[in-house]
Amino acid sequence: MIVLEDVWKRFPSGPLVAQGITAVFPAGRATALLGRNGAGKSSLLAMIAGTLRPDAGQVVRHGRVSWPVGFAGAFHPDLTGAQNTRFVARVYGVDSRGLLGFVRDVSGLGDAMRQPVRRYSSGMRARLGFAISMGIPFDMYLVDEVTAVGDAAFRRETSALLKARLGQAGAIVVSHAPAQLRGLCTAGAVLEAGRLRMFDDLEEAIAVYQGGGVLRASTHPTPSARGQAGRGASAGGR
Ligand SMILES: Nc1ncnc2c1ncn2[C@@H]1O[C@H](COP(=O)(O)OP(=O)(O)OP(=O)(O)O)[C@@H](O)[C@H]1O
Repeated sequence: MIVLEDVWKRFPSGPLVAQGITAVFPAGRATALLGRNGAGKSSLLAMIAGTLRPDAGQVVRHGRVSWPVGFAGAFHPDLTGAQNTRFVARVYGVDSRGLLGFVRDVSGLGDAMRQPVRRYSSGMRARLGFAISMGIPFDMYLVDEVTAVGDAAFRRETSALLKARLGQAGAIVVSHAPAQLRGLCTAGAVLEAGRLRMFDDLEEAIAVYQGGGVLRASTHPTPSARGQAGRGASAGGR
């Protein structure tokens, strides 16, 4: 379970991405996190993961929470894919040989596992990050547009694996693709103008997200979206 308590965040000379967000993401439930480009979804995931500090308020994590899956910035560039995998295994206290075998199978990186990560393309790094995160039993997976990575075959495999994992754990999944969210999540949350509205029913969240005009490419909230954001109180756990 993840509890957000009056979380505030504004980037210097940037937008207000969290305006006193109070919410509960329950254990064992997969919640879709929806919002227009630049609403602050990735920033919220980073605060939940603990890699970005809120300006005020706090994030309480119960159980083991993943890093944002698909984010592979934390690997040591001079270590190989295999060495990075063993390192993560030690940090999380899982069997390194078992994790390495899993990552070899799932990542499709082959011989590149023996190359330093600095030589990887961003797609290869994301494959490594995805495979490692799926190989560690987290209680809550944070997923950020993971299927934007790799070719069609890899996307199919990652979707299947993710679905299997989410059957046993909770998750917060960021995606702009309602079809993908319907396949993975049951609940939803809509982030708009720094406020988060929680919905037990994913379809309700998708309807609000689409109805608020937030699917548009514009980075400015429409008057109707602004009105909704103003009315929508940041929700507590329901
Ligand atoms: N480190 C940073 N410093 C300054 N501004 C930042 C930083 N990180 C993000 N931002 C800004 O904060 C806003 C929210 O960014 P974020 O990536 O969290 O949005 P998002 O909802 O995930 O967007 P998208 O759907 O496009 O991925 C954007 O305007 C972005 O430019």
